[in-house]
Amino acid sequence: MDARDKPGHDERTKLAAHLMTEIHEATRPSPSIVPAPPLLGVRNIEVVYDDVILVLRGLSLDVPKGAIVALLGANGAGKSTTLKAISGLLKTEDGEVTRGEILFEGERINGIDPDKIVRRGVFQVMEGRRIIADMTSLENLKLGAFTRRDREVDADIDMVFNYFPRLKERTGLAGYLSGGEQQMLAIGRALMARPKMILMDEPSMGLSPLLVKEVFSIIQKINRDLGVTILLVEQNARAALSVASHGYIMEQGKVVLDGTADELRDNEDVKEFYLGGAGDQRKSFKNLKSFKRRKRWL
Ligand SMILES: Nc1ncnc2c1ncn2[C@@H]1O[C@H](COP(=O)(O)OP(=O)(O)OP(=O)(O)O)[C@@H](O)[C@H]1O
Repeated sequence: MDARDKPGHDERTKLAAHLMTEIHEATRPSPSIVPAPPLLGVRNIEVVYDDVILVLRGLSLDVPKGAIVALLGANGAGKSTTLKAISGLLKTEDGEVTRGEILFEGERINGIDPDKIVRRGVFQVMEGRRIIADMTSLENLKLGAFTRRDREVDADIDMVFNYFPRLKERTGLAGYLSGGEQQMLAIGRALMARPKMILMDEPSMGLSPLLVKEVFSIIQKINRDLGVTILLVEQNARAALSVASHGYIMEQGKVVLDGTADELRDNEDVKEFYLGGAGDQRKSFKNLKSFKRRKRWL
């Protein structure tokens, strides 16, 4: 008798076909678990100043669309250099990305002129509130819209004054604004470019704790209301991790640790080094006892 004539053959064949379909379905990548490409992807970049000074040594990071991501690290770790590599402003300081690539919306942007990067939607708010001191707030804001040709600039000025009402009241020259107001103006000017992403360099610098709180809550509001993605460089890890969803810790031109903001806040090394405790004794994140211990097992 042919095996196909045996009773139950059809059922077994159907079962096998059914199982194959299930295996196929189970192994096919489901759209919900395929990670979306990040808005910004920095891939293993090296940065050199003046052809000789190697500052970034293989730095990689991702910033998902709509997120606030913190980039933390001690003085000189290379945080500002990372932002300038992304915004293209490195060129103005004789710096160059000599290896790796920077992808924005999946397209390579390293090597492109800074004004073209602004047009693609990336705007850097420089450290130290680089506003134009002998112009008014309004004139500074209009300057932020230099790439735009639409008729909604006035409406956006109103929007910025809504976020920062005190800027509207201060009609004199921007150089006379307080430190906090100048920081607000610098952020407002970035908004005038209608950016998809803002690179913020130390918005807390030189501000009182109360003002830091105010500025960071506005940063969070801007991110939520306008969906602007933010890469936030900070020495004030506590303030940055209070608004970010994810953070990277840099040392000597590289990322040494990354995780969700909660993970970083709970991490003993981060607590010791960045969230108080280490005081002036802190020298290197890599020298912390638990980091070294863990490293041996990696
Ligand atoms: N234009 C430049 N030319 C040469 N070296 C530079 C230049 N800018 C920065 N560097 C060097 O690159 C290193 C990283 O500096 P960077 O400003 O990126 O660090 P940072 O982490 O932002 O520090 P900080 O918080 O102090 O600003 C430092 O050693 C600095 O001296």
